[in-house]
Amino acid sequence: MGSSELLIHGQDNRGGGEVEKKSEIPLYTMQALWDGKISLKDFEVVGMDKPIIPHDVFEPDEALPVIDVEALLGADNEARLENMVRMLEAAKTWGFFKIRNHGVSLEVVKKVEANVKKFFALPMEKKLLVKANNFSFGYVGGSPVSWKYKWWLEGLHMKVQDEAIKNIVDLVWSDDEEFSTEFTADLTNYFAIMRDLSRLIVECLTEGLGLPRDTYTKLETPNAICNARVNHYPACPDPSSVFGIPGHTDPQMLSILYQDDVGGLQVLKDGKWIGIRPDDSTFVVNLGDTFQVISNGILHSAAHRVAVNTTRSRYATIYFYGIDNEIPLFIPPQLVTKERPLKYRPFTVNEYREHLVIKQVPMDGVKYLEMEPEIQDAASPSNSSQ
Ligand SMILES: O=C(O)CCC(=O)C(=O)O
Ligand SMILES: [Fe+2]
Repeated sequence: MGSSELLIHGQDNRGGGEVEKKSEIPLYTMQALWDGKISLKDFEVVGMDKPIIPHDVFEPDEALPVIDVEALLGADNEARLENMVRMLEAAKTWGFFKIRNHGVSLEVVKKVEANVKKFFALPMEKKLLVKANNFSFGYVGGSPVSWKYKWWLEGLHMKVQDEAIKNIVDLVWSDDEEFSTEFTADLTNYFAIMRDLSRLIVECLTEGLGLPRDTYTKLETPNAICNARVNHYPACPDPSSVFGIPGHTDPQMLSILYQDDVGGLQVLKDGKWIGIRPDDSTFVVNLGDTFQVISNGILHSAAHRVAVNTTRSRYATIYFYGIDNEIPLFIPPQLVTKERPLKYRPFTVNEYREHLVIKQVPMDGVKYLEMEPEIQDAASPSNSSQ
Protein backbone atom coordinates (compact mmCIF):
# COMPACT_ATOMS: atom_id res chain seq x y z
CA MET A 1 0.00 0.00 0.00
CA GLY A 2 1.13 3.54 -0.48
CA SER A 3 2.43 5.18 2.64
CA SER A 4 0.46 8.01 4.19
CA GLU A 5 0.22 10.41 7.06
CA LEU A 6 -2.78 8.47 8.08
CA LEU A 7 -3.35 7.74 11.70
CA ILE A 8 -5.13 4.72 12.99
CA HIS A 9 -8.01 5.66 15.24
CA GLY A 10 -8.61 4.27 18.68
CA GLN A 11 -12.20 3.32 18.08
CA ASP A 12 -13.54 1.76 14.94
CA ASN A 13 -17.24 2.48 14.98
CA ARG A 14 -17.69 0.82 11.60
CA GLY A 15 -17.11 -2.64 12.97
CA GLY A 16 -13.44 -3.00 12.08
CA GLY A 17 -12.45 -4.70 15.32
CA GLU A 18 -9.37 -3.97 17.38
CA VAL A 19 -7.16 -1.15 16.18
CA GLU A 20 -4.29 0.79 17.63
CA LYS A 21 -4.72 3.98 19.60
CA LYS A 22 -4.05 7.16 17.68
CA SER A 23 -1.31 8.27 20.02
CA GLU A 24 0.58 4.97 19.95
CA ILE A 25 3.02 3.89 17.31
CA PRO A 26 2.21 0.26 16.58
CA LEU A 27 4.91 -2.35 16.85
CA TYR A 28 5.83 -3.37 13.31
CA THR A 29 6.59 -6.90 12.24
CA MET A 30 10.28 -6.66 11.32
CA GLN A 31 11.15 -4.85 14.51
CA ALA A 32 9.17 -7.41 16.51
CA LEU A 33 11.00 -10.23 14.72
CA TRP A 34 14.33 -8.58 15.44
CA ASP A 35 13.33 -8.17 19.13
CA GLY A 36 12.29 -11.83 19.30
CA LYS A 37 8.70 -10.85 20.09
CA ILE A 38 7.33 -12.78 17.14
CA SER A 39 8.70 -15.63 15.02
CA LEU A 40 8.54 -16.84 11.42
CA LYS A 41 5.49 -18.91 12.34
CA ASP A 42 3.52 -15.73 13.09
CA PHE A 43 3.90 -14.64 9.45
CA GLU A 44 2.24 -17.78 8.10
CA VAL A 45 -0.68 -17.30 5.75
CA VAL A 46 -3.05 -20.25 5.67
CA GLY A 47 -5.52 -21.99 3.34
CA MET A 48 -6.62 -20.39 0.08
CA ASP A 49 -4.62 -17.23 0.70
CA LYS A 50 -1.22 -18.98 0.75
CA PRO A 51 1.37 -17.86 -1.82
CA ILE A 52 1.13 -20.33 -4.70
CA ILE A 53 3.26 -18.73 -7.38
CA PRO A 54 7.00 -18.53 -6.69
CA HIS A 55 8.78 -15.18 -7.01
CA ASP A 56 10.51 -16.20 -10.26
CA VAL A 57 7.53 -17.38 -12.29
CA PHE A 58 6.47 -14.61 -14.69
CA GLU A 59 3.85 -13.73 -17.25
CA PRO A 60 4.58 -14.81 -20.81
CA ASP A 61 6.79 -12.20 -22.47
CA GLU A 62 4.89 -9.24 -23.90
CA ALA A 63 1.66 -10.11 -22.07
CA LEU A 64 1.74 -6.87 -20.12
CA PRO A 65 1.31 -3.83 -22.40
CA VAL A 66 4.39 -1.59 -22.77
CA ILE A 67 3.74 2.09 -23.45
CA ASP A 68 6.25 4.43 -25.08
CA VAL A 69 6.55 7.68 -23.10
CA GLU A 70 8.49 9.44 -25.85
CA ALA A 71 5.56 8.80 -28.18
CA LEU A 72 3.09 10.13 -25.58
CA LEU A 73 5.09 13.35 -25.51
CA GLY A 74 6.00 13.45 -29.16
CA ALA A 75 5.01 15.55 -32.10
CA ASP A 76 3.91 12.54 -34.13
CA ASN A 77 0.22 12.62 -33.38
CA GLU A 78 -0.49 9.20 -34.81
CA ALA A 79 2.08 7.50 -32.54
CA ARG A 80 0.84 9.57 -29.60
CA LEU A 81 -2.77 8.48 -30.11
CA GLU A 82 -1.78 4.86 -30.70
CA ASN A 83 0.09 4.74 -27.37
CA MET A 84 -2.64 6.63 -25.58
CA VAL A 85 -5.32 4.21 -26.76
CA ARG A 86 -3.21 1.20 -25.77
CA MET A 87 -2.49 2.72 -22.37
CA LEU A 88 -6.18 3.42 -21.81
CA GLU A 89 -7.03 -0.15 -22.74
CA ALA A 90 -4.36 -1.50 -20.36
CA ALA A 91 -5.64 0.80 -17.60
CA LYS A 92 -9.17 -0.56 -18.08
CA THR A 93 -8.27 -4.24 -18.27
CA TRP A 94 -5.00 -4.87 -16.41
CA GLY A 95 -4.81 -1.77 -14.24
CA PHE A 96 -1.08 -2.32 -14.87
CA PHE A 97 1.32 -1.57 -17.71
CA LYS A 98 5.01 -0.90 -18.26
CA ILE A 99 6.50 2.32 -19.61
CA ARG A 100 9.65 2.56 -21.69
CA ASN A 101 11.63 5.45 -23.19
CA HIS A 102 10.78 7.28 -19.99
CA GLY A 103 13.90 9.43 -20.04
CA VAL A 104 15.28 8.27 -16.67
CA SER A 105 18.74 6.79 -16.91
CA LEU A 106 19.38 3.47 -15.21
CA GLU A 107 22.33 5.10 -13.49
CA VAL A 108 20.01 7.51 -11.62
CA VAL A 109 17.69 4.68 -10.56
CA LYS A 110 20.53 2.38 -9.48
CA LYS A 111 22.26 5.08 -7.48
CA VAL A 112 19.10 5.72 -5.45
CA GLU A 113 18.68 1.97 -4.98
CA ALA A 114 22.29 1.49 -3.87
CA ASN A 115 22.05 4.26 -1.28
CA VAL A 116 18.74 3.02 0.03
CA LYS A 117 20.37 -0.42 0.45
CA LYS A 118 22.87 1.29 2.72
CA PHE A 119 19.97 2.51 4.85
CA PHE A 120 18.46 -0.96 5.23
CA ALA A 121 21.87 -2.44 6.02
CA LEU A 122 22.17 -0.20 9.09
CA PRO A 123 21.61 -1.70 12.53
CA MET A 124 17.97 -1.67 13.64
CA GLU A 125 18.76 0.89 16.36
CA LYS A 126 19.87 3.34 13.72
CA LYS A 127 16.83 2.77 11.51
CA LEU A 128 14.56 3.26 14.49
CA LEU A 129 15.96 6.78 14.85
CA VAL A 130 13.58 7.68 12.05
CA LYS A 131 10.76 5.33 12.97
CA ALA A 132 7.50 6.49 11.36
CA ASN A 133 4.49 7.45 13.35
CA ASN A 134 1.85 5.00 12.10
CA PHE A 135 2.58 4.52 8.39
CA SER A 136 3.71 8.11 8.13
CA PHE A 137 7.19 9.21 7.08
CA GLY A 138 10.32 7.42 8.09
CA TYR A 139 11.16 3.79 8.77
CA VAL A 140 8.20 1.40 8.75
CA GLY A 141 9.25 -2.12 9.66
CA GLY A 142 6.42 -4.04 7.99
CA SER A 143 2.78 -4.14 9.05
CA PRO A 144 1.51 -3.69 12.60
CA VAL A 145 1.98 -6.98 14.46
CA SER A 146 -1.74 -6.96 15.32
CA TRP A 147 -2.66 -7.56 11.67
CA LYS A 148 -3.88 -10.99 10.61
CA TYR A 149 -1.46 -11.24 7.68
CA LYS A 150 1.91 -9.83 8.54
CA TRP A 151 4.25 -8.23 6.02
CA TRP A 152 7.77 -9.56 5.53
CA LEU A 153 9.19 -6.22 4.49
CA GLU A 154 10.67 -3.05 5.80
CA GLY A 155 10.12 0.29 4.14
CA LEU A 156 11.49 3.78 4.10
CA HIS A 157 8.58 6.15 3.52
CA MET A 158 9.32 9.58 2.18
CA LYS A 159 7.23 12.66 1.72
CA VAL A 160 8.22 14.02 -1.65
CA GLN A 161 9.49 17.36 -0.49
CA ASP A 162 13.05 18.46 -0.08
CA GLU A 163 12.80 19.25 3.59
CA ALA A 164 11.04 16.03 4.59
CA ILE A 165 13.61 13.86 2.81
CA LYS A 166 16.49 15.91 4.15
CA ASN A 167 15.24 15.58 7.73
CA ILE A 168 15.25 11.80 7.54
CA VAL A 169 18.58 11.50 5.73
CA ASP A 170 20.32 14.06 7.97
CA LEU A 171 19.20 12.29 11.12
CA VAL A 172 20.47 8.90 9.97
CA TRP A 173 23.72 10.15 8.47
CA SER A 174 24.42 12.95 10.95
CA ASP A 175 28.11 11.95 10.79
CA ASP A 176 28.43 12.18 7.00
CA GLU A 177 27.27 15.49 5.63
CA GLU A 178 28.63 14.93 2.16
CA PHE A 179 26.74 11.65 1.75
CA SER A 180 23.50 13.00 3.19
CA THR A 181 23.56 16.07 0.92
CA GLU A 182 24.15 13.96 -2.16
CA PHE A 183 21.57 11.34 -1.21
CA THR A 184 18.92 14.01 -0.54
CA ALA A 185 19.63 15.62 -3.91
CA ASP A 186 19.40 12.26 -5.73
CA LEU A 187 16.11 11.31 -4.07
CA THR A 188 14.60 14.73 -4.66
CA ASN A 189 15.62 14.65 -8.31
CA TYR A 190 14.29 11.10 -8.80
CA PHE A 191 10.92 11.87 -7.24
CA ALA A 192 10.53 15.08 -9.25
CA ILE A 193 10.97 13.04 -12.43
CA MET A 194 8.42 10.50 -11.16
CA ARG A 195 5.93 13.28 -10.44
CA ASP A 196 6.26 14.63 -14.00
CA LEU A 197 5.81 11.15 -15.44
CA SER A 198 2.77 10.58 -13.23
CA ARG A 199 1.17 13.83 -14.36
CA LEU A 200 1.75 12.94 -17.98
CA ILE A 201 0.19 9.50 -17.60
CA VAL A 202 -2.79 10.79 -15.60
CA GLU A 203 -3.40 13.53 -18.17
CA CYS A 204 -3.18 11.16 -21.15
CA LEU A 205 -5.60 8.74 -19.48
CA THR A 206 -7.93 11.62 -18.63
CA GLU A 207 -7.86 12.75 -22.26
CA GLY A 208 -8.57 9.16 -23.28
CA LEU A 209 -11.65 9.22 -21.05
CA GLY A 210 -12.91 12.20 -23.05
CA LEU A 211 -12.31 14.77 -20.29
CA PRO A 212 -10.20 17.95 -20.21
CA ARG A 213 -6.62 16.81 -19.57
CA ASP A 214 -6.28 18.66 -16.26
CA THR A 215 -9.57 17.46 -14.75
CA TYR A 216 -7.69 15.44 -12.12
CA THR A 217 -4.17 16.87 -12.11
CA LYS A 218 -5.55 20.27 -11.13
CA LEU A 219 -6.55 18.58 -7.86
CA GLU A 220 -2.86 18.05 -7.08
CA THR A 221 -2.93 20.71 -4.35
CA PRO A 222 -0.41 21.15 -1.52
CA ASN A 223 -2.64 18.71 0.40
CA ALA A 224 -2.11 16.00 -2.19
CA ILE A 225 -0.47 12.87 -0.92
CA CYS A 226 2.42 12.34 -3.31
CA ASN A 227 4.94 10.18 -1.59
CA ALA A 228 7.49 7.53 -2.15
CA ARG A 229 8.62 4.40 -0.52
CA VAL A 230 11.49 2.03 -0.87
CA ASN A 231 10.68 -1.50 0.16
CA HIS A 232 13.21 -4.08 1.26
CA TYR A 233 12.08 -7.70 1.37
CA PRO A 234 14.71 -9.75 3.21
CA ALA A 235 15.24 -13.35 2.11
CA CYS A 236 12.68 -15.47 3.95
CA PRO A 237 13.04 -19.09 5.11
CA ASP A 238 9.42 -19.94 4.25
CA PRO A 239 8.25 -18.29 1.01
CA SER A 240 5.48 -20.87 0.54
CA SER A 241 3.61 -19.47 3.56
CA VAL A 242 4.81 -15.88 3.92
CA PHE A 243 4.15 -12.80 1.77
CA GLY A 244 6.35 -9.75 1.44
CA ILE A 245 3.10 -7.85 1.14
CA PRO A 246 -0.21 -9.68 0.72
CA GLY A 247 -2.80 -8.85 -1.97
CA HIS A 248 -3.92 -5.22 -1.84
CA THR A 249 -4.72 -2.26 -4.05
CA ASP A 250 -2.97 1.10 -3.78
CA PRO A 251 -5.12 4.00 -2.62
CA GLN A 252 -3.64 6.81 -4.75
CA MET A 253 -4.20 7.82 -8.37
CA LEU A 254 -1.27 5.79 -9.62
CA SER A 255 2.05 4.25 -8.65
CA ILE A 256 5.30 4.03 -10.63
CA LEU A 257 7.60 1.25 -9.56
CA TYR A 258 11.13 0.15 -10.25
CA GLN A 259 11.89 -3.39 -9.08
CA ASP A 260 15.34 -4.95 -8.99
CA ASP A 261 16.07 -8.19 -10.85
CA VAL A 262 14.89 -10.59 -8.11
CA GLY A 263 11.18 -10.81 -9.01
CA GLY A 264 8.17 -11.24 -6.74
CA LEU A 265 5.60 -8.65 -7.84
CA GLN A 266 2.36 -10.36 -8.89
CA VAL A 267 -0.85 -8.85 -10.24
CA LEU A 268 -4.38 -10.24 -10.19
CA LYS A 269 -5.71 -10.40 -13.76
CA ASP A 270 -9.08 -11.99 -14.49
CA GLY A 271 -8.91 -13.97 -11.25
CA LYS A 272 -5.34 -15.26 -11.85
CA TRP A 273 -2.14 -14.12 -10.15
CA ILE A 274 0.55 -13.27 -12.67
CA GLY A 275 4.22 -12.55 -11.96
CA ILE A 276 5.63 -9.36 -13.49
CA ARG A 277 9.05 -9.97 -15.00
CA PRO A 278 11.67 -7.49 -13.79
CA ASP A 279 13.36 -5.54 -16.54
CA ASP A 280 15.71 -2.61 -16.29
CA SER A 281 14.47 -0.66 -19.28
CA THR A 282 10.93 -0.12 -17.99
CA PHE A 283 9.01 1.08 -14.97
CA VAL A 284 5.81 -0.64 -13.88
CA VAL A 285 2.76 1.61 -13.54
CA ASN A 286 -0.37 0.62 -11.68
CA LEU A 287 -3.56 2.54 -11.14
CA GLY A 288 -4.85 3.15 -7.64
CA ASP A 289 -8.30 3.17 -6.08
CA THR A 290 -8.77 6.94 -6.32
CA PHE A 291 -8.44 6.78 -10.11
CA GLN A 292 -10.79 3.81 -10.34
CA VAL A 293 -13.43 5.57 -8.27
CA ILE A 294 -13.31 9.01 -9.91
CA SER A 295 -13.40 7.39 -13.35
CA ASN A 296 -16.69 5.74 -12.30
CA GLY A 297 -15.01 2.35 -12.43
CA ILE A 298 -13.88 2.68 -16.07
CA LEU A 299 -10.23 2.41 -15.02
CA HIS A 300 -9.11 -0.52 -12.91
CA SER A 301 -7.07 -0.53 -9.72
CA ALA A 302 -5.65 -4.04 -9.77
CA ALA A 303 -4.79 -6.06 -6.68
CA HIS A 304 -1.13 -6.98 -6.42
CA ARG A 305 1.19 -8.64 -3.93
CA VAL A 306 4.82 -9.61 -3.46
CA ALA A 307 6.23 -13.14 -3.10
CA VAL A 308 9.53 -13.61 -1.27
CA ASN A 309 12.31 -16.18 -1.67
CA THR A 310 14.87 -18.03 0.44
CA THR A 311 18.09 -16.60 -0.94
CA ARG A 312 17.88 -13.01 -2.18
CA SER A 313 16.75 -9.76 -0.64
CA ARG A 314 14.53 -7.75 -2.97
CA TYR A 315 14.28 -3.97 -3.31
CA ALA A 316 11.57 -1.88 -4.99
CA THR A 317 11.34 1.89 -5.31
CA ILE A 318 7.80 3.22 -5.67
CA TYR A 319 6.38 6.67 -6.28
CA PHE A 320 2.72 7.23 -5.40
CA TYR A 321 0.91 10.08 -7.15
CA GLY A 322 -2.10 11.42 -5.29
CA ILE A 323 -4.51 14.34 -5.35
CA ASP A 324 -5.97 16.48 -2.59
CA ASN A 325 -6.77 14.48 0.53
CA GLU A 326 -9.48 16.73 2.00
CA ILE A 327 -11.61 17.95 -0.89
CA PRO A 328 -14.66 15.71 -1.49
CA LEU A 329 -14.06 13.97 -4.83
CA PHE A 330 -16.90 13.43 -7.28
CA ILE A 331 -17.24 11.50 -10.52
CA PRO A 332 -17.38 13.89 -13.51
CA PRO A 333 -20.91 13.80 -15.00
CA GLN A 334 -19.52 13.02 -18.47
CA LEU A 335 -18.55 9.57 -17.15
CA VAL A 336 -22.05 8.71 -15.98
CA THR A 337 -24.48 7.27 -18.52
CA LYS A 338 -27.59 5.15 -18.50
CA GLU A 339 -25.44 2.10 -19.27
CA ARG A 340 -22.85 3.11 -16.68
CA PRO A 341 -24.76 4.61 -13.75
CA LEU A 342 -23.03 6.43 -10.94
CA LYS A 343 -21.08 3.71 -9.15
CA TYR A 344 -19.36 5.48 -6.24
CA ARG A 345 -20.32 8.10 -3.71
CA PRO A 346 -18.30 11.27 -3.08
CA PHE A 347 -15.39 10.72 -0.68
CA THR A 348 -12.20 12.28 0.57
CA VAL A 349 -8.85 10.56 0.18
CA ASN A 350 -8.24 10.85 3.93
CA GLU A 351 -11.52 9.17 4.77
CA TYR A 352 -10.76 6.33 2.38
CA ARG A 353 -7.23 5.79 3.64
CA GLU A 354 -8.47 5.52 7.20
CA HIS A 355 -10.88 2.85 6.06
CA LEU A 356 -8.07 0.87 4.38
CA VAL A 357 -5.88 0.80 7.46
CA ILE A 358 -8.76 -0.11 9.75
CA LYS A 359 -9.50 -3.00 7.41
CA GLN A 360 -5.80 -3.92 7.32
CA VAL A 361 -5.41 -2.95 3.64
CA PRO A 362 -7.90 -5.22 1.88
CA MET A 363 -8.06 -6.12 -1.81
CA ASP A 364 -11.64 -4.88 -2.23
CA GLY A 365 -11.35 -1.54 -0.40
CA VAL A 366 -13.26 0.36 -3.11
CA LYS A 367 -16.45 -1.52 -2.23
CA TYR A 368 -16.63 0.81 0.75
CA LEU A 369 -17.22 3.70 -1.66
CA GLU A 370 -19.91 2.04 -3.77
CA MET A 371 -23.34 3.63 -3.92
CA GLU A 372 -26.24 1.67 -2.48
CA PRO A 373 -27.78 -0.41 -5.34
CA GLU A 374 -31.12 1.45 -5.14
CA ILE A 375 -29.32 4.82 -5.43
CA GLN A 376 -27.32 3.46 -8.36
CA ASP A 377 -30.53 2.48 -10.14
CA ALA A 378 -31.94 5.95 -9.69
CA ALA A 379 -28.72 7.65 -10.75
CA SER A 380 -28.61 9.67 -13.93
CA PRO A 381 -26.01 12.08 -15.28
CA SER A 382 -28.01 15.00 -13.92
CA ASN A 383 -27.64 13.98 -10.30
CA SER A 384 -23.89 13.66 -10.26
CA SER A 385 -21.57 16.59 -9.88
CA GLN A 386 -18.02 17.69 -10.16
O1 LIG B 1 7.49 -4.13 -3.92
C1 LIG B 1 6.69 -4.15 -4.84
O2 LIG B 1 6.98 -4.60 -5.95
C2 LIG B 1 5.28 -3.66 -4.62
C3 LIG B 1 5.05 -2.94 -3.33
C4 LIG B 1 3.66 -2.45 -3.17
O3 LIG B 1 2.75 -2.96 -3.76
C5 LIG B 1 3.39 -1.31 -2.28
O4 LIG B 1 4.30 -0.87 -1.55
O5 LIG B 1 2.23 -0.82 -2.31
FE1 LIG C 1 1.02 -1.71 -3.74
